[in-house]
Amino acid sequence: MKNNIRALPAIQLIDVCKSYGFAENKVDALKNVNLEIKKGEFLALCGPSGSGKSSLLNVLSGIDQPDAGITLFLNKSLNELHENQLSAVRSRHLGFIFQFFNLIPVLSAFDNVYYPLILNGHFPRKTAQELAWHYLDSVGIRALGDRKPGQLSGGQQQRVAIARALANQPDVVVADEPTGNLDMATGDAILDLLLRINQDTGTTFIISTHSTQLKDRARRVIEIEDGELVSDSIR
Ligand SMILES: Nc1ncnc2c1ncn2[C@@H]1O[C@H](COP(=O)(O)OP(=O)(O)OP(=O)(O)O)[C@@H](O)[C@H]1O
Repeated sequence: MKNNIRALPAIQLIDVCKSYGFAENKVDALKNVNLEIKKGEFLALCGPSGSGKSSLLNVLSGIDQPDAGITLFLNKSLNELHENQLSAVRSRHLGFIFQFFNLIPVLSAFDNVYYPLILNGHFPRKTAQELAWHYLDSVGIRALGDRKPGQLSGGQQQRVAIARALANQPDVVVADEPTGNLDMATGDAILDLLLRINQDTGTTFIISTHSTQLKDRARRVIEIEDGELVSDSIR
């Protein structure tokens, strides 16, 4: 990875606030959050349950709009965009990995990676096929490409989900508790894989987690408590 690429901001949040509910039911999930994430970073977002991790991931990836403040993604403001424009930004630039994998059960592992590429419309069929096999290969699961998710272990399903997130060649991968549903050894193997991909490709990773392994190995760790960023350490 080129060092000068790392210096460029992938995402900037300026005084971002996000609340849910009204009056006595109002919850301030993000309180004046300021954050800059550079290209190529591998960032763990940690904090207790209900501290605002998912709210932060949703805002920085354009799934949700903040109530106040500015969200810049690759130096462009997301604030003024309509849902279809946000959706276009997400499908072109972002990959998502979830705790419960979110694979389509009736499709094979290969089709779970291949069909989103076709639906996004960014690649012709032949290229999409090649990309799907390439990324299944790179996560070590090419030989299981014909199996449906129900015929795969949790770790294997997460590898398919990682291949799906990467196949679109996103600038940023956002992962919400990617090892949260895996045993420790499998979680470690998935973490090895994410770190290797980050190292090899320079893809930016932003990962919310309760996992101490992930926290120990991420190069940047941000702690959030009660909607506020309370620490930010880079090794
Ligand atoms: N759609 C919603 N409606 C109302 N309140 C919400 C909504 N989403 C989140 N909240 C509240 O906002 C606060 C932050 O929630 P968030 O899901 O961002 O936390 P989290 O750190 O991701 O939690 P967890 O680790 O349990 O997933 C919590 O008090 C939560 O109850």
